[in-house]
Amino acid sequence: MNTTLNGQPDTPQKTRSLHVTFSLAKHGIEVAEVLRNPAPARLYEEALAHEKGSAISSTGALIARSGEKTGRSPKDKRVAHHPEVTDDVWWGDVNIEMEPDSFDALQQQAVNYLNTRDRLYVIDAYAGWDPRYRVKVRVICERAYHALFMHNMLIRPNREELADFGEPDYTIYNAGRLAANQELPGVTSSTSVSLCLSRGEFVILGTEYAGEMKKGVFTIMNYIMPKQGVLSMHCSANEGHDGDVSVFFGLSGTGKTTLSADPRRRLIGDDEHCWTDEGVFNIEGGCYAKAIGLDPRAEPEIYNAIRFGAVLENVVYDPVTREVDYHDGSITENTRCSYPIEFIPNARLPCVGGTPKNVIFLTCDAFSVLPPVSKLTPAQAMYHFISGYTAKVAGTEMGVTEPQATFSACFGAPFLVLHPTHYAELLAEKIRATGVQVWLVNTGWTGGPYGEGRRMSLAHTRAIIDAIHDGSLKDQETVTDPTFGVQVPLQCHGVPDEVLIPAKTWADPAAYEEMAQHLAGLFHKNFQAYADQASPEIVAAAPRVGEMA
Ligand SMILES: Nc1ncnc2c1ncn2[C@@H]1O[C@H](COP(=O)(O)OP(=O)(O)OP(=O)(O)O)[C@@H](O)[C@H]1O
Ligand SMILES: O=C([O-])CC(=O)C(=O)O
Ligand SMILES: [Ca+2]
Ligand SMILES: [Mn+2]
Repeated sequence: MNTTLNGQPDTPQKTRSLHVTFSLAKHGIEVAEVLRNPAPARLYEEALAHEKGSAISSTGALIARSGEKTGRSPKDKRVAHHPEVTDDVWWGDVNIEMEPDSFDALQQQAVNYLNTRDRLYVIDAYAGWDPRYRVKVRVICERAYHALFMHNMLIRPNREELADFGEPDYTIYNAGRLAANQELPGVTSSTSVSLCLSRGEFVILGTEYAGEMKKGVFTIMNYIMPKQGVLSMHCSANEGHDGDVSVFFGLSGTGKTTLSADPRRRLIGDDEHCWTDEGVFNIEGGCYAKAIGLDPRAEPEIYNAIRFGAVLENVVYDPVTREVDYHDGSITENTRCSYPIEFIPNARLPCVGGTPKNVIFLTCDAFSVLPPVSKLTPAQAMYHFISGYTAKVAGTEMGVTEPQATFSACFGAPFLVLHPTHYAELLAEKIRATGVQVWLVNTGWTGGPYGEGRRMSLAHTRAIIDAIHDGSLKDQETVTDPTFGVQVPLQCHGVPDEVLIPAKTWADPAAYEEMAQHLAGLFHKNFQAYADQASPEIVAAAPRVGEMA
């Protein structure tokens, strides 16, 4: 076992001498008890004693409730507009500007509130497995559940690293139980997730959804990595026996976590990575899997990771047996589980890998139009990366209850800080330099749109991924999709031929045609915002509208 992964001292004695007294005076916080990097067992005890709705599941996971907010709140995210960041930030719907005075007031509100608590938790840990790019993150929070979540999601320092930690580069103030002061300019609801890039501070008010914290760290990486020529990516990554790396880009719910947990490959990470001159590294120390409908036969690695130390969020369980009903979405569709990456049996530790051999764009197409797998030219890859098409499925963002078409630049617009073209240019360079093959994989609907067809079988998608990895798909004969222009393999081991061609899965070919044109139109409309910055080759890689073959 890699010692850097095990930040917990071996004996209670050592725990006491290292962790009990810890000063947050530098943050303006003085409370009676500050527990720094407590052991998971201690955090269980704390959660059970102090947090309503906590329980231990039959498999040993800590069950927690996040309260009213059970998904991220992207509309309540703000970025402090300091002059030094003016030219860097992609201002608009994703990075909504906030006056620095408002940010300061929110931070003060959070600090004042944290000061009223009897006891706080601090997690000091790292983001980024490559030592050249590692950043120090401090989480200050009121809830033991949040502390255990970030213990799982960040990279755990060993004892020496913790002793030498010093001052953090970034600090998260989580006062999620307190409503944000809506009187402040720029605060438009009781929820506020705000970021000060210049000072490296992140303030959470009015939401206890834990995912905000991990995506806050990702947002920071999306700011600082491209400035160093490193591409930060909303993707999962894994590695084959001969060291071949695949990255799987995709918006929430498209299959990053599900498909990267693969018994034949070592898991590098499930959600956030960076691509450097040497290869890829995971930003995180853990995974955050969707738990809804989790089936031990279909996803055994994830199912078996739900044990002591894991945090199960917003699941429903039997009050007698403490068995979790993974099919019950009555609290939220976005039930989640976080666990340290080493809970996946074939995790790649440290979580780094070489230069990717395959890049896979995952999309969950609710229109049932995109082929289950296709090959993209470099120009098509750029077009699809900038477009970032998927259907948002219920759950991860508040207010989304049924699939809706969405375009999210770089398959992760909510987390971008710079204009999408910066990330796209970095990816284009990588594709040019490495000749990596880019694939588009539709994990969404087949046989008709949402409501008529059904979700692509996971077994078929896994067979497609296997065929990408064993090299067999690359050499298959292909046909050009008449609308999207992408190369569609005619055969794939483990997938019926007719499933590979979406038009053939529809009862009514004319209805398919119409839907394909509809989606192509949506692509065009969305791309207008980027057309003036894209090369003629990329513009020409757009789907065809009107003049059908
Ligand atoms: N064909 C399929 N391919 C992939 N996932 C599928 C498929 N069919 C159903 N699913 C389900 O879709 C969900 C995919 O979610 P997953 O956790 O992998 O999303 P993600 O891309 O990691 O999103 P996030 O960024 O929110 O973590 C899982 O619940 C999985 O069981
Ligand atoms: O952030 C979350 O809550 C989960 C996630 O990975 C995403 O939405 O991409
Ligand atoms: Ca995931
Ligand atoms: Mn994600």
